[in-house]
Amino acid sequence: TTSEVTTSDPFVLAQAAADYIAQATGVASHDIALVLGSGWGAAADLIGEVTATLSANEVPGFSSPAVEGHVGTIRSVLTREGKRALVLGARTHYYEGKGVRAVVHGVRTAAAAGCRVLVLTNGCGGLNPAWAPGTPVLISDHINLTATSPLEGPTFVDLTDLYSSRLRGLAREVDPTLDEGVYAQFTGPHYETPAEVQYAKRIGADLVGMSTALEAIAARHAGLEVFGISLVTNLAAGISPTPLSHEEVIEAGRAAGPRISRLLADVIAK
Ligand SMILES: Nc1nc2[nH]c(I)nc2c(=O)[nH]1
Repeated sequence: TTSEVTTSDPFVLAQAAADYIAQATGVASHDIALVLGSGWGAAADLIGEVTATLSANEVPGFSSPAVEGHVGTIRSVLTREGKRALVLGARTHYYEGKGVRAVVHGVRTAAAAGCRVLVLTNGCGGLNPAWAPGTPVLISDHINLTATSPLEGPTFVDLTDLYSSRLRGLAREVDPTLDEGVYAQFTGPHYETPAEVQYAKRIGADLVGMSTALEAIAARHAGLEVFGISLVTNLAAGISPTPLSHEEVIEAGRAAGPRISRLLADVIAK
């Protein structure tokens, strides 16, 4: 069944989505939400038992992108420790032109569904040549280069420690070799020019991508504790002499899958 909800209030729409998810999954309240970016798709099966799979387009406010695989689904997972995880495999990117409310609808839905923690993952470009494709990097902070915000009106939200140092500490207990970096969100969908990558480097970025920052801002506003982790799938433009190849990006993500999904499962088990 699809459930049509017409409202102009994004929080009313998020509550409608959360109510639908509770009813459709039989799970009244979830504890932790995960947004799985490119390369992270296998994580859901490693963090526990998938007890329900919904098609995103049956849930109010979600649209299922045209990409194959688990993208376009919303899954409820019972973790090894009995936690209820909500796996949002239906990320909307800002470059899709559906507006910033659509980009953060999943985050607001997760909060309305009872979650207290949000795990944001992504695939991105790396500015540090030591991070070969397939390297996971903890996000310590972000630089929002989208020139927009998911918040509207006089919602002056503090973003200090937005990427929880507590959760980063837990991740480093799991894997002490994990590096961390500052993530810059560009609008995309084009990749950066070499000059833009050098600009990002100069202003303090270590990672460049097209997601995450806007979702994290909405998550803080919704009272969620945020854990962000990137998978470096390519060296950002100009960092290495050879140009970007989409095949390289896809292959690096696929190859790193098992290791990073295990890492995520172990962090969540903490
Ligand atoms: N902006 C930006 N986004 C990305 N996503 C992936 I995967 N690689 C990149 C990249 O090099 N730049």
